[in-house]
Amino acid sequence: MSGAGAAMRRVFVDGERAELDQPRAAELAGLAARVRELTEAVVHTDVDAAEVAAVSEEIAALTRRLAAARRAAPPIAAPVPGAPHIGRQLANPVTGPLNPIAPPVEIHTRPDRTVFCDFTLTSVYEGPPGFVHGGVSAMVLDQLLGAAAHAAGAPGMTAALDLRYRRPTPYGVPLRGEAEATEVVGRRTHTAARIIAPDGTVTVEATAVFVLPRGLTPEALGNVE
Ligand SMILES: CCCCCCCC/C=C\CCCCCCCC(=O)SCCNC(=O)CCNC(=O)[C@H](O)C(C)(C)COP(=O)(O)OP(=O)(O)OC[C@H]1O[C@@H](n2cnc3c(N)ncnc32)[C@H](O)[C@@H]1OP(=O)(O)O
Repeated sequence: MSGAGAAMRRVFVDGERAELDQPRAAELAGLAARVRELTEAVVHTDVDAAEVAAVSEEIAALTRRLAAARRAAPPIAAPVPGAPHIGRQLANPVTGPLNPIAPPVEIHTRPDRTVFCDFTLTSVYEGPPGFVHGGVSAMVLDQLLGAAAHAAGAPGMTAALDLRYRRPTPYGVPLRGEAEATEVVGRRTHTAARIIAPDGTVTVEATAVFVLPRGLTPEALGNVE
């Protein structure tokens, strides 16, 4: 089994990671939300030098307080019987409510096993002035495509990701992401996705191939049939 396959098995099957119950996850999600506000405030602040120095010191003190009890690795959510593991990565950089760098994006699965998300990216994800950074769009799409593979019962790691940036993606407005699996061949799942702006314009199209690491089964990653 590849290193990644073995690691996934240790986390999702053998219970190597700390597992948080819902109230604890909600507490930490609240903390992460405050840090997202802080990031926005840092990016946009125009307070004077003395205030920047004073706030920097206070933040350093807050960091030391949080680090007083530190886990070796990000925790995951406790398993919910019958539910897939995909939502258990609470610190995922796209969907993780505990991770301040995650927007976070909430991905939903439809009964037909396609997936979608409605999300708004703030100006902290700016690439070209006024628009979303292409790498951020790629990151969101990678996760959404992976969720589509997972929803189709054929999860895996990203082996290939192909992007076509058709139009600039605006930030600060509601965006829609959609994805679906198009073909499953052995351990390989082909997927397609897109980001759609409020006026219906498709701004980014993506296709990806996901490959299930050797030695893992979809069931080990918590797929439910
Ligand atoms: C973050 C993961 C979370 C997991 C959570 C688990 C629960 C939820 C589950 C799922 C949710 C997913 C949501 C996450 C979304 C984000 C995912 C990422 O960010 S993943 C990180 C970036 N990707 C890597 O780091 C891969 C690095 N690459 C590898 O480890 C290997 O190359 C790997 C596993 C992809 C393939 O290695 P081999 O040794 O198994 O490959 P061989 O046996 O040669 O090929 C198997 C089949 O795949 C095809 N294949 C391999 N590479 C391909 C490629 N680049 N393009 C097309 N086909 C490829 C081959 O042609 C072959 O197909 P034929 O069986 O012959 O039909």
